[in-house]
Amino acid sequence: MNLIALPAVQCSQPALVWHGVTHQIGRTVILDDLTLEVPAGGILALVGPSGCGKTTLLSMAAGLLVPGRGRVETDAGHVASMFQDSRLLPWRRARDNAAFGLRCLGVPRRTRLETAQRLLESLGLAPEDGDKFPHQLSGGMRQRVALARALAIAPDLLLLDEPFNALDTLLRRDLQDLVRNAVTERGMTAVFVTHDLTEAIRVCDRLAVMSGPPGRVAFTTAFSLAADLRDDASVLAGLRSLWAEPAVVEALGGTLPQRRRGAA
Ligand SMILES: Nc1ncnc2c1ncn2[C@@H]1O[C@H](COP(=O)(O)OP(=O)(O)OP(=O)(O)O)[C@@H](O)[C@H]1O
Repeated sequence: MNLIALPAVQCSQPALVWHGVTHQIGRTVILDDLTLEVPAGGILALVGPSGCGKTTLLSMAAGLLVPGRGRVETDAGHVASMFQDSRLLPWRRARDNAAFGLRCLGVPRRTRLETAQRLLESLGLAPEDGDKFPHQLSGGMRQRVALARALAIAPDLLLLDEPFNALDTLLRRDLQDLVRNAVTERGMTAVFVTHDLTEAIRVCDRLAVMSGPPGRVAFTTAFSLAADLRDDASVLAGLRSLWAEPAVVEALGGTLPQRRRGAA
């Protein structure tokens, strides 16, 4: 089965662009003249070796960091982020944590708590979980609260930095589905940083593989399968297609036979 369509990512109206971004910390070049467009709607996976600058790119997209050279453009109004650790406020109940962004936006207390509770339940928490403090929740439950907090502000752009790394496989798949459904139903744009190509294929519509450090875009592609067809066999076929790409092997340090590498 041909899971992967191979032309480079091109989009007429990108929701987010890193344009010619070069960034240096001290004397170390982190990103090197990197240009990448994220199309409006859907999820772009950002995969690359440790230290190639994925989190740095997300920080720039969130407006927390200005590139040394180049520019970051986005038409997103609300931007929300989710990280590997839930970053919940330990002294606030799950419902209050999920409502935190709405509070910052000045939404009245009753409305924001009702919205937060609804979201928590839609993400698989029981009604009474809203009353619990973070230390009373499992890792997976805390990530559901973090996802609810991100979704509550109805973001145009959702930035996810390895959000499910600490979870076991089954829980991870459940949360992957929740993210995918939320992005699709709400018509938002998301960038999903992961080390896991399987996760990228399962969750995302497009993929950018980075090389480095210093970070550059080595390969981009779009996935052609509808989400509900991403069964294990299709994902495996997608993985095979990706590992047949010399640029992917080069960037991610794959284990393909030498002759295939030499064929690049
Ligand atoms: N505040 C900082 N001070 C010094 N160096 C930094 C700082 N932030 C990031 N770096 C360096 O910038 C480089 C890119 O970091 P970044 O976290 O963006 O990479 P990454 O691709 O997200 O890595 P990982 O996959 O391991 O999370 C790394 O070499 C890191 O050590």
